[in-house]
Amino acid sequence: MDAPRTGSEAGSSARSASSSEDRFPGHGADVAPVLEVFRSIQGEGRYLGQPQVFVRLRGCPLRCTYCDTPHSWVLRADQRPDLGGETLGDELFSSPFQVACAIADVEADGPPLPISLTGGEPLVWPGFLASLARLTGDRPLHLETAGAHPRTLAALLGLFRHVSLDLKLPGDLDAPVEIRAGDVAALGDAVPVDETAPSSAADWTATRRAALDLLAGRDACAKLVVTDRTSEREAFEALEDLCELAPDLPLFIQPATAVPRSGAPATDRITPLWEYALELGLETRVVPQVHRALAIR
Ligand SMILES: Nc1nc2[nH]cc(C(=O)O)c2c(=O)[nH]1
Ligand code: SF4
Ligand SMILES: [Mg+2]
Repeated sequence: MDAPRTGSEAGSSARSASSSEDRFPGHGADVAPVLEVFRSIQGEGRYLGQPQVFVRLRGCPLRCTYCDTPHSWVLRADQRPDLGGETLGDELFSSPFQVACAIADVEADGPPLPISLTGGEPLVWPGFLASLARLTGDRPLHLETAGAHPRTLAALLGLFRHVSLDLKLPGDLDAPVEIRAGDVAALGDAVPVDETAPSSAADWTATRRAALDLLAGRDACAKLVVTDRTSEREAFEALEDLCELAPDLPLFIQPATAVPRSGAPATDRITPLWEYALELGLETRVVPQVHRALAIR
């Protein structure tokens, strides 16, 4: 279990929360389209195996070919959140207070658990994250992110005890589709992030490097999902960026779980990657999604 946050860390959370409010003012700025709140075992990355509460937000501008949650991508007015157990919200958007109550519900009478914020891409809803952090107090917040919004990540970084950053490779992504206020009737007053996702290989390199720069020296990890078609050249470039900018982050090479559009990699696609990571001196693990192996959420 994580140690409680220190006073100064808690203080920096409060500061980040208010600076986020300044950037995302107005009614509705802190609601988010929650897909589900559930309790499970962390199945990826540095906290693998730890019991956590997961808060999955809808909305993602990326289109990873290996995505295992494509139902999280787009918003529709008729969607409703699964807030744990029998509880369904009655609107697409939930408030931070509703989600804090759902977290307590799924924990039942057990101890408070670290909260993993995932998606979709949770950074699409910065106002919600800042407000939820105020309601969860000293509870460790973990962020699962694609790292496509480094300016937003920088603004909110103080909220998170741990950040799990995907090293996205342009060859595994289709063109992004932004979520914009006004584009989707269902958005109402909700305010999505005002930072666009990278759309070219060069943009991705710069964006990935910016995110790694922010996470160096922090409680964070880097995940590299590998499919049957992942480009070795792109993967090597990402590993070189990690080595140069945040060499202290543990690297999790994650053989992709097969989905309709993309297959699991053969061993000979994985081996050169961990060999190169070791050559670069990175702390390296190869771990598939453990929650998939256990057939749990
Ligand atoms: N058990 C479990 N662990 C996870 N770690 C990261 C997840 C994600 O979807 O981001 C995830 C998830 O969906 N389930
Ligand atoms: S960033 Fe995550 S949710 Fe978005 S498309 Fe990629 S894998 Fe799916
Ligand atoms: Mg998942």
